Amino acid sequence: MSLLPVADALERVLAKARPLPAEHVALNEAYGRVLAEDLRALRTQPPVDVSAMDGYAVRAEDITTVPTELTLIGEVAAGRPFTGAIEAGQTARIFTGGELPAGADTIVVQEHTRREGDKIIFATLPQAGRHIRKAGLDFFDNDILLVRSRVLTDRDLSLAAAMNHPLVPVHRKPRVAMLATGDELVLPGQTPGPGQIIYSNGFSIMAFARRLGAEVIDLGIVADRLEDTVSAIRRARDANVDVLVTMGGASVGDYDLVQKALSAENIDLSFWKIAMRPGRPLMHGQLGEMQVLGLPGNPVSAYVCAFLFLGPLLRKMTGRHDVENPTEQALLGSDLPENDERADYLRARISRSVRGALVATPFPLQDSSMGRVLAHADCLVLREPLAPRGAVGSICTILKLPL
Ligand SMILES: Nc1nc2c(c(=O)[nH]1)N[C@H]1C(S)=C(S)[C@@H](COP(=O)(O)OP(=O)(O)OC[C@H]3O[C@@H](n4cnc5c(N)ncnc54)[C@H](O)[C@@H]3O)O[C@H]1N2
Ligand code: MOO
Repeated sequence: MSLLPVADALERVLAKARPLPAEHVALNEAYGRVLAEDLRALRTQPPVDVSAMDGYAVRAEDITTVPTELTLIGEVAAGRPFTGAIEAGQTARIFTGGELPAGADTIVVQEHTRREGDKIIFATLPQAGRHIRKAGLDFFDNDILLVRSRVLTDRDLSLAAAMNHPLVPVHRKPRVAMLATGDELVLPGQTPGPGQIIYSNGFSIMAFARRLGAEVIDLGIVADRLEDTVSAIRRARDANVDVLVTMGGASVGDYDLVQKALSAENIDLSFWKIAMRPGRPLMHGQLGEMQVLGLPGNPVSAYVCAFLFLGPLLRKMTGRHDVENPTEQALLGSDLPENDERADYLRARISRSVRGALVATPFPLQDSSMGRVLAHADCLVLREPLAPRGAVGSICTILKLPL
């Protein structure tokens, strides 16, 4: 039986996923969240014409020869507007951000002036309109400045604040439960007994999910017992998570119980086993409202599957447009043999050729247990099913791994 192609599997994973509803969060909580609505300015910025320099507000027509002397009639500072108007022969002291007084049309920087009592002497001819920030220079009331689906950057938060939004509408965070299975697993820092190894998978995948905006619930490690696996799945459902990610127990061994446990809970399985390496035993299904992604236990397989399937799923749920992983082209840094019927995602290092081109060099060992190779890789080289032999210097497709 031919295995499900990666693209079809991804389509099934994304089929029922929808952007989660909006919630309003304070600006200090909004970094990295995804805007759920277009954001309009609630005011004009600057709201009035203001000075861009410390100096004097003048009528340009009053200074046509130098030196010219004008009478100082007041002072304007940011937050302290001047109530009067500048008449012929008059000037007002003004500071950066101060509101341009009525009658004035130009700012002269203080370095070009001298003060004698209430007289200001202007030593250079001003350029009419100089050093004034016009009302609305940055934006006008009702302008849409941040659009729906945008991942809010640090700069966006200041812009939203300037637009006078204390709160912004963002998609709710997906709630993701992580469950590891395996009698052999003990936490880092413990001393493994005979046959035991250190649990590692969850750390990368939980960080990956959080980085994509998920709220993660760590269900820990369950032993390879059907009842324990079933009760952990129930805990995920009781916690109303949007996605349950399991790790391990996905294959066909006697202790691979995840699918049995999910079936006992009546999962609507959309697939199990796909045409990729690493990650063939990946499974996906729907359990009530909860999506379930069953990752294989091998550390590299688990991460590569999370990168290729959980990543797009979370991006879709958080309302982003850039759901699928972007691919790029690079030059192959080593020869590759022809590929079999499974898409291959080779762990590789990126470098630059002398001409500046991107070069991706796959690691010579690609075993799906090798966490070191995965951590030292910065991209995956995609080998399509049945790809012919690839020679050094030929073009290949890469997917960059998150930093
Ligand atoms: N007869 C077959 N055997 C296997 C097949 C197959 O098609 N037929 N597929 C192989 C492939 S491909 C993979 S991938 C693995 C996946 O197996 P499981 O998902 O059942 O994973 P486990 O057996 O539970 O574990 C595999 C391996 O990874 C270690 N592991 C598991 N969880 C963790 C964790 N959280 N942290 C660190 N390491 C973990 C575990 O100790 C095993 O060494 O199946 C192949 N077999
Ligand atoms: O597909 Mo498994 O993930 O090759 O080791």
